[in-house]
Amino acid sequence: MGWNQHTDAFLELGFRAMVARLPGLLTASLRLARQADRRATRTVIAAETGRGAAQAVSLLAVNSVLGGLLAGGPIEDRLRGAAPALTTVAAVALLSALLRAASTYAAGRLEPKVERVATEQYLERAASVELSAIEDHAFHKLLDTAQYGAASARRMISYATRVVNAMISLVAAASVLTVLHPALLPLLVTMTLPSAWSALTIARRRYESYHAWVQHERAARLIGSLLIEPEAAPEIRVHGVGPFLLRHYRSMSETAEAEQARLAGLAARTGLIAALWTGLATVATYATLGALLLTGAMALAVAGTAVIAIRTGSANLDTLVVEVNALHEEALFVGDLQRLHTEAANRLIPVGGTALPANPREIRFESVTFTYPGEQPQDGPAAAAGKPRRPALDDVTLTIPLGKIVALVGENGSGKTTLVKLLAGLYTPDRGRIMWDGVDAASVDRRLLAERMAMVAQDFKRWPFTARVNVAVGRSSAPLTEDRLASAVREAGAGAVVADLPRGLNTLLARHFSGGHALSGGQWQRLGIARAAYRQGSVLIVDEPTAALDARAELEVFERIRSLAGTGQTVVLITHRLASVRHADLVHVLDHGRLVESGTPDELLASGGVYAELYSLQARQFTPVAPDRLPTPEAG
Ligand SMILES: Nc1ncnc2c1ncn2[C@@H]1O[C@H](COP(=O)(O)OP(=O)(O)OP(=O)(O)O)[C@@H](O)[C@H]1O
Repeated sequence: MGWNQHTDAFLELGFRAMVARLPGLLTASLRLARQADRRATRTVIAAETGRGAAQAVSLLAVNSVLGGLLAGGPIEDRLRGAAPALTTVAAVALLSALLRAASTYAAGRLEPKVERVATEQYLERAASVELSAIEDHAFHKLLDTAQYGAASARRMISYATRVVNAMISLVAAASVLTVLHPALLPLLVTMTLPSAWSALTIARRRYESYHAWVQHERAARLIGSLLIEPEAAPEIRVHGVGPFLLRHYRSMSETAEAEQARLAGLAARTGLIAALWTGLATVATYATLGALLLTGAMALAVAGTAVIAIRTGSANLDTLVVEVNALHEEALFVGDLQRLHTEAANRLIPVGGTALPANPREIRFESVTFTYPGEQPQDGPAAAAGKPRRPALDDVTLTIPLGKIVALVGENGSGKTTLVKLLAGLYTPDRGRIMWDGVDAASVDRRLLAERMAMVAQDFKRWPFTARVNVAVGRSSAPLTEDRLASAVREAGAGAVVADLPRGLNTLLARHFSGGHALSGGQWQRLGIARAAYRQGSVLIVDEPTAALDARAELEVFERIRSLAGTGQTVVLITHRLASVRHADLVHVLDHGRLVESGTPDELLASGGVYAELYSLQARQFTPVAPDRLPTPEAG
């Protein structure tokens, strides 16, 4: 379908690199935890450290119990001698249980907060980058992968606590073993290394595969959602698109299943090799212990403690490996979140800048050129000819006098929408300047620029909220006032639309929710215009405001737009309905990204250029005479 390719190069993630990254990622999750809840973080760390230390004390006490029991003398004396150590074991077990309860409680409080903080950071970054970043597929892929980072950050907390606990317990067991006999420690490590290697290798493969296949997954999810979304439902039924989409869904799922099977096969092989290695190391460990006993190099009581320490130590090591592995897997996704933060920081909408003139006379585009970012064409004649991407606006110089109605006219794809997006500061020119009198818009504080704008875009957002919110969201930073709301609805001619709603302005405009109501395209358009009117920006951009309106409503909307200009508001109007343009003060005609004509509607009609040609083409549709008998525009 065009986007089901997954040709990303596999990430370079060596075993050593993974281990080297771990401390940094651990620190990052600790930082996040502290941001979320400092006190709970401290409790978890203290409790887990305490539990590890308790285990060391417990092992030493067990050693002392065994020593007492296996010493010479009557059994009552030996039992009496071991009693204090036994009491210590019991006390430490109780303390350990209390610490575990404290840690569980604090971690339970901490985890949802960590997820919330990470999610907020993610969403905040997504909302504060330039539009071009959101439209960039590479950045979008990062947004896609990083969305799992917040849940991973939450899970990292419990893995990290278990890692800390296992590490401290392991150090305790290893120290006891080293004291008992220096040869026992390396054997313990050899026993556990294979499972560490296997777990980390499997995790690395899963992560690499995830990254290589994320685009594929996105596409499969998109197909799934298309099949259930109400907007696509009529076409799916009338054009019979369902089986076509299902076929693609199945083929994409089957390709993904093959990848899962490949991973499972590799995991089974790696696990088998690791098990073999562990078995050999275990035999070697117990054989060494036996040899030490036989040669008399180790007493029986010490050997008993050694067996307990080896079992505890290897259990700790196994836990450590499993938890480090899980932590590492989650950390990789948290790493994506961090990469998003770094990348987003480079693409943030700049903050600060100069102010705009208070009452400028005109906005002037000076030799503005803009090309949409993106890949060069990869196939087709354009690529064969080595053609670079065509600018959407090419060396455009024009003036928008403020307080007037300025219309932008031109065929599809001629650059009209792009021009108004540059005007609104959504993109910045690659070359040239946009001057507000003597001030270059590129140096202006972007928030101040946005303050002056009100926009009804071609595909303006139909928010799934109430009608009231749909209008007032035009200026959500200001407190909502009924007066302002009522006058915006009136100005946009949306009064009848609101009056027809079952609960007036409080009607929920989300059909898929209970109590939700559906509006027609034209009714939505009036609400969109009401939103822009509510904003009260000094420059009103309207992109195809009447596309979904009937003839009467169209006339009415243009009347209202004209009256807005009468109040001093500048109107920049994009429309294909040239009859509606005749009231504009100035018309700019674009063609393939270039400005080809400018003037008043009458001047342009008289000049017989592109505007006049488009105008007569439209006029002919309403003339009852045969097209070949129609007068040319030059002839009047
Ligand atoms: N977000 C985008 N990313 C890449 N290219 C784009 C994007 N938006 C528009 N273009 C390209 O820029 C060119 C100009 O598009 P623009 O939307 O400005 O034209 P328009 O005159 O408003 O067209 P229409 O009358 O159909 O609305 C087109 O070739 C289009 O394919």
